[in-house]
Amino acid sequence: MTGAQKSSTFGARLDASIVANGRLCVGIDPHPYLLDSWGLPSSADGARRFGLAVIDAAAGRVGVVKPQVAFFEAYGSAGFAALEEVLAAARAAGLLVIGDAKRGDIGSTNDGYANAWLEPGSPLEVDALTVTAFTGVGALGGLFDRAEANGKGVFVLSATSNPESRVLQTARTDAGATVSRLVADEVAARNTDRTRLGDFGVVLGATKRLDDYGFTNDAVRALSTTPVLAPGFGFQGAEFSQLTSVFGPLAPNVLVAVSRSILQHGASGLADAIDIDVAHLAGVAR
Ligand SMILES: O=C(O)c1cc(=O)[nH]c(=O)n1[C@@H]1O[C@H](COP(=O)(O)O)[C@@H](O)[C@H]1O
Repeated sequence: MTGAQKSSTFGARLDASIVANGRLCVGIDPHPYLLDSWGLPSSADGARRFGLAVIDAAAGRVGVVKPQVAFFEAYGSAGFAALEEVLAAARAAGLLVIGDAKRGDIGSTNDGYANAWLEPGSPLEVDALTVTAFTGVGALGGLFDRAEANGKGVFVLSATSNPESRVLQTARTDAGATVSRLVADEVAARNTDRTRLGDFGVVLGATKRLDDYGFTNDAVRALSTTPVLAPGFGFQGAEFSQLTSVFGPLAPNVLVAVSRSILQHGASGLADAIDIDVAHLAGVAR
């Protein structure tokens, strides 16, 4: 790969964004109760107006937004049309967009998801997509290849923030690794040609202790060039001050995903809420 190609990779763009704008990723999660408290209708148009307002506030304050697809999908085709508009506005504002769609299937079907989300010019084009690896990380190979070819990224769920994740994700393979670690190791193997962030990330919930999910020191070291998407702050209980204690040497790779605790401030309070979180995070993660 040439230097010019490398600078257009998702990992390089994410790295540059964290340096320039910090590590806060603002979620675009138009929960019906939030639409109501914002004075917006529970409809595709409400979700569209909500998404555009978040982008307005986020642009120039953070580098990354993460629309949660489920809250648009709820309104059917009109919801997808609203999402398309929100994605286009985010791109136009120069924001990196992580499509939080949690896709993932057998390989041939993953090709369809790659066409939808990771293909330049697609109406749902994003910079990176969240996926699950329940079908096996190998089944994501074609999607990874397509992401790489198009300068896109993928975040694979590894140790999720929800309380129910533990029993499944800490189950151990014959070789003794937890499922969380197995996923993370296989994802990290795609990033070993980088000196800074690669294109393939893992989702590690900030509400979890990495060692509880089987991440030994070696496992953490293996993630040195792997981006980490970390939800779980705010509403789910984790605090920014815990960033370094939870993620240790991985903290520089962490993108902090926050949705409700920012969005609850309403359209008029959004910009201030984002500024406060950006400043707080800059203080805890130098
Ligand atoms: O992939 C995600 O973004 C994700 C993974 C995970 O383990 N936990 C998790 O909460 N999320 C998402 O992160 C966001 C968290 O929202 P808040 O709890 O409101 O900040 C939601 O959009 C979730 O779908």
